[in-house]
Amino acid sequence: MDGMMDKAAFPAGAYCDAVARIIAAGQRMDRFGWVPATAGNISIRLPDGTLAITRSGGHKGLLGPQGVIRVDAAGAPLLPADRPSAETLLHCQVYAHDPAAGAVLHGHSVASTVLSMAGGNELVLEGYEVQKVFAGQDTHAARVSVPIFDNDQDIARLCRVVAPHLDAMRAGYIIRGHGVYVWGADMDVALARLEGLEFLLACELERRRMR
Ligand SMILES: CSCCC(=O)C(=O)COP(=O)(O)O
Ligand SMILES: [Zn+2]
Repeated sequence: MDGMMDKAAFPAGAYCDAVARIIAAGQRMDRFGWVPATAGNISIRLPDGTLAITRSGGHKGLLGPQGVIRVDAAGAPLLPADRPSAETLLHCQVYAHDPAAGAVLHGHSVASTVLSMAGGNELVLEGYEVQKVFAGQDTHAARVSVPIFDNDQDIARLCRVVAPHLDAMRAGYIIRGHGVYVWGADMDVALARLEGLEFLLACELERRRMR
């Protein structure tokens, strides 16, 4: 890690702390089965505005320090030979849109994959106590809409589709047949939101099975 840290740019230990948090987040997501095979990606915004983000193609539950690299705010790797997540631009988009965002998580759960393939352009969550984990939700009676966007291998194009909806999002979004994007002020908040959203998606899936 030493060679990757620009010690002049931020407080001592900030990069190492971000790497440790990303590794721990990957392990936690893996325990829930949300990052099968090489799925998912994880990032943290560093004090100088660059990002620590997972390298493309690794198992996110088995990350070591070398599995995390730095990119600039536009997604370009600081070390040109590094290959960041194929979905880096979606992370950059969240940070550019929300100055308060400090961590972004992307996972491929069964529930998000299956529910988003059932049709429709949103999932509406209503009546669940756990929805209070999302910003601005004070009651289970509120209605939380989670937008669903069609999957696209052209991530820049996908960013343009997502962009107009970011302001209204309370709980992140789902890419159809693919997975969820969630963020928060720091990794703990982002993980709590991801866990809350995945719990609610699992409930929705279970309710549809019961019908
Ligand atoms: C086998 S998962 C396909 C790629 C993907 O959707 C993903 O989340 C992981 O891509 P990355 O480049 O971040 O490893
Ligand atoms: Zn993905």
